[in-house]
Amino acid sequence: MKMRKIAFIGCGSMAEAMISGIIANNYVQADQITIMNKNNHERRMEMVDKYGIRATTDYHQLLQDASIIVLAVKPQHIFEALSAAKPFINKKKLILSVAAGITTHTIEDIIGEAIPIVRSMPNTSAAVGKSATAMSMNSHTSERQIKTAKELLETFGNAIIVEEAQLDSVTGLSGSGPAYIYYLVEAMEEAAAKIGLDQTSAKALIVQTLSGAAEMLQQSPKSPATLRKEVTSPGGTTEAGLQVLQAHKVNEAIMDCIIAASEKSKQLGKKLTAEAK
Ligand SMILES: NC(=O)c1ccc[n+]([C@@H]2O[C@H](COP(=O)([O-])OP(=O)(O)OC[C@H]3O[C@@H](n4cnc5c(N)ncnc54)[C@H](OP(=O)(O)O)[C@@H]3O)[C@@H](O)[C@H]2O)c1
Ligand code: PRO
Repeated sequence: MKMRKIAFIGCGSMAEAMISGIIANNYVQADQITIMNKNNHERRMEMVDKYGIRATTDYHQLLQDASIIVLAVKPQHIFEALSAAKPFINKKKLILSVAAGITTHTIEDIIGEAIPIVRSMPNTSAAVGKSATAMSMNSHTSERQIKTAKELLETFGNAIIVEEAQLDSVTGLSGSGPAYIYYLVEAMEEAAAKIGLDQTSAKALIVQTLSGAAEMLQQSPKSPATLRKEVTSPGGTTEAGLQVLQAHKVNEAIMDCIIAASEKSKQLGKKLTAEAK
């Protein structure tokens, strides 16, 4: 177990997913984590009760002993939060941002100092230790700090290192990715009800189908297209279903969806860069 202290600026859904993974893996003791948010006292208390972590509303108290500062506020609140935190940030502390679209350069500009920053994009499956996370870092981050950040991110899933320029694409693909899957499941559940399956049976069948397909994709050397063809008997049921997906151009819709999300990530970054100037 590490002795370092971790401060969370922002304690919403992404922070909670990360904290639950960090604690479940004994990366640090719960009382080595301190959270802060803006207004929501009840939320802070809920997190303290649930995880045994600490909470504060005071930046000095939050940051004085922290060696890792996790930035987990929405992109539009980054400027406000960092401006308030700035007097307590120095180059010995590692900033680990999860904010969509916000570049390490923008964070450095707001702080006004050359400080180590890791920018990452996890997803909410961190809550069950299954986040698909990508990370990159600025040039002030040491090898030891990169290792620390990767270790921390790996307490709640997989973490890979990418070029920072790729992080907007990662955001559109895997950061937002769980939502696309849940959207699909919502539609599958609605369809199941329409064709006469009860909710409990339908949910069990859908979840196992998803988890089995994910396992096949992981374990089998075959491509997704080959695996799809193996399910699709000529003239059979799958073919009938897939024809409808093709007629609705679902493939194009999914591609457009991921491109739109990654473009939005770029725009969020540009908007804040303009505001920070
Ligand atoms: N959710 C995801 O799937 C996901 C995945 C990857 C990355 N992210 C990134 O994670 C970040 C947080 O997203 P989220 O979904 O966790 O948002 P969220 O649930 O809305 O949480 C945001 C948190 O930030 C706090 N906050 C707002 N302004 C603040 C300030 N000035 N100082 C301190 N705390 C402040 C809020 O506190 P109050 O409630 O008191 O206002 C709240 O605790 C975003 O940048 C997002 O891009 C999210
Ligand atoms: N959730 C955040 C958003 O929707 C970032 C990736 C997933 O902006």
